[in-house]
Amino acid sequence: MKIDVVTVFPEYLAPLDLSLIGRARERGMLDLNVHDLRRWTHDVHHSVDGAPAGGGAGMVMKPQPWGECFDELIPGEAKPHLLVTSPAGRPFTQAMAHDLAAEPWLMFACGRYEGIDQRVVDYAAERMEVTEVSIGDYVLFGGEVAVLAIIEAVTRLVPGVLGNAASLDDESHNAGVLEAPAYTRPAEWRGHEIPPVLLSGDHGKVDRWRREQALLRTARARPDLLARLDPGSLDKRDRLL
Ligand SMILES: N#Cc1c(-c2ccc3cc[nH]c3c2)n[nH]c1N
Repeated sequence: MKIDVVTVFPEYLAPLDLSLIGRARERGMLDLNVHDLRRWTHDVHHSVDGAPAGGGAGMVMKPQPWGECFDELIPGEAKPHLLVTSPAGRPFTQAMAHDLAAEPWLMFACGRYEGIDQRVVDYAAERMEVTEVSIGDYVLFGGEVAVLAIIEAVTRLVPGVLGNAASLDDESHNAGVLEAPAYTRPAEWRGHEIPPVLLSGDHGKVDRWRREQALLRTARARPDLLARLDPGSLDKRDRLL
């Protein structure tokens, strides 16, 4: 998978050099590059913003650097799926992460200030798939933190990036429910014990207990997810919970 990130704060993306994503880059599983948008400015101040048309507070990222950036990074027929992070974007979900993990080339545009001139999005949409995406209903200073979250959620689904693929099996939001609580030794810690069933060695009981706990946890924390569950995915015992 090829990923390009365009930002005025490349140092914000330094965590992409670390841990499993860093290892996947070193092993050639991810062709991930971070680009400083100021590379495509030509004034002495390397300015990337301008006053909002129509007035108002703050500044808007001007279109020229983005256009020249696209010209250089997308020179040929092959086009990336451009993801523009924005509070006004489509909610990012695990399902979207799976879809994006199957794509050959993603490009992320990190906005700052009051956002990117809308004509950048409209111009890009004439040439490639563009999705405006949000990681939640709150407002950040810019798009970089959202891009880090999305890249982590997507790349961990790319075959080979997450060492033990089994870790993907029962995680939250995969089967529409949250994952069961996790424990490790010691068996007792500060008066709190590991639930005995987890030490029973009875894998059938452990699986049933984890399923029950996942449903109870989902009912408590995310009843909206339960409402969306396909009734066919619930067995008789589940319905009794
Ligand atoms: N994604 C996302 C975002 C943002 C965001 C994204 C880009 C910019 C550019 C200026 N301010 C921004 C906030 N805030 N909250 C989210 N869920």
